[in-house]
Amino acid sequence: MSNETSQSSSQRSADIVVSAPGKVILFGEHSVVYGRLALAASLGLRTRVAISSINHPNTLEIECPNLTSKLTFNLETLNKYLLSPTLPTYLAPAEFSWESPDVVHHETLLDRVTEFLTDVSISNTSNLKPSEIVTVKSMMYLIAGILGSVNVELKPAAIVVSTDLEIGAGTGSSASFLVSISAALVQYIKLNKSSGNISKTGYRECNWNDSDPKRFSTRELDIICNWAFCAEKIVHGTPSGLDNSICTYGSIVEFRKGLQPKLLGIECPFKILLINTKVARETKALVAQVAQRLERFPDLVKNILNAMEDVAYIGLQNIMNVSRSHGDSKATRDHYDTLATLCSMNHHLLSALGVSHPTLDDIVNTLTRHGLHGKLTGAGGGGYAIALLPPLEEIGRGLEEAMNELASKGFGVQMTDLGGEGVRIDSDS
Ligand SMILES: Nc1ncnc2c1ncn2[C@@H]1O[C@H](COP(=O)(O)OP(=O)(O)OP(=O)(O)O)[C@@H](O)[C@H]1O
Ligand SMILES: C[C@@](O)(CCO)CC(=O)[O-]
Repeated sequence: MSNETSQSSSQRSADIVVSAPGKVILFGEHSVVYGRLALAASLGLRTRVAISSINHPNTLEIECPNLTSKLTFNLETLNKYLLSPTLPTYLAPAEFSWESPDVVHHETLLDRVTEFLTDVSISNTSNLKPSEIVTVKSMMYLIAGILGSVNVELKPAAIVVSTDLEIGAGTGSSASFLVSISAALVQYIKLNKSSGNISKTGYRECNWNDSDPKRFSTRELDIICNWAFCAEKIVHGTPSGLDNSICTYGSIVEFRKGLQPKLLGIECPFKILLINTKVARETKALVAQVAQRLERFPDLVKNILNAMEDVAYIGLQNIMNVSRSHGDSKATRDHYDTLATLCSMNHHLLSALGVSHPTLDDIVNTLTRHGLHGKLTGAGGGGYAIALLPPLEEIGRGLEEAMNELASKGFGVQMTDLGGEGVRIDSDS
């Protein structure tokens, strides 16, 4: 499988390096899946994907932080089973180009990838844990989907993923990973074919004029975001599209399922505490659990979802008002108080949906005892909680005491800023 003569990833200089941020959801996790408003922000913690050409003929190597060992695939076989066959699409291939991933027949492409991994590359993947299989499947899905209809040959390469994020803890590790993989593949196409029609014969013409090798255009960001959304279905089941949007575009985003995400273009004046319960959980299972609760108590759960919409809406107004108050400290403090109260309310509504956890409730109660407010973030069930911190000049002893108490209980505690750059090209080739 892996070869002894090849360089290790740390020795090699990469041809392509891209990175995408993680995210925190301020208001609206779960309710966003049912069309309610959500507000999320990017984090300074990022996932990086490097693609390097390697001397080992006919080989694709994959390294990811959650894979116990490097995986090696035969490129000829990958070409035969995943890249050469016509992509399954709802429209005729002549009407499809890689710019419209929503036209791809998701389940059929996923079946093709699963078959490739289980029947063809069995020696590679037979011992993988379920979460590792999800990683490899979603990555192969993106390779097949993005490279399948374009006239760019995948040459022997190593794809190496690294991340600052805790995987599977509510800070968007999966979206950050999938956005980075999509972006690395888009950059691969750009560097190998910078202008003209990039579609293979038989697909809709797709012209690319003088693409900038140093940055992603809006058109490219949309392609990255849409492909990452398709692959998120493999990880999340029924994603709302919030996570892949925030990890692509960065900043603070107002989001409603089915609509274009709205970048608020403001800086959040408040820092947050990220508090890690260190309890493992899986977004897909938690989303399915909420769906069951909705089915069992439809009217009751709809009322909770509507209350969450109100929380997110008032939260949005207050965040916007802080940025309009131009440093007026009294106004900023008032908006902070409202946002902090909304955080607690959102946590208790999420708890009523059944997605909290004793450790998350313990964190929220500890924060409250020290005059702070917090909530779970992401899918819940463990993972991270956040606390919105008061304006810096008003942070008192309560914060230090809360941080000490949370740390003494074994939770991970970290202060961070919100907002910031979305997916970007980090290499200068
Ligand atoms: N850096 C990474 N490398 C490889 N696979 C990853 C990486 N990050 C996430 N994954 C895949 O995503 C899965 C975790 O997704 P999940 O949605 O449960 O967590 P999350 O994205 O951190 O949480 P949330 O969706 O609540 O923000 C992992 O089990 C793994 O399969
Ligand atoms: C729980 C959820 O709302 C957020 C997960 O980060 C799921 C989603 O929006 O797809």
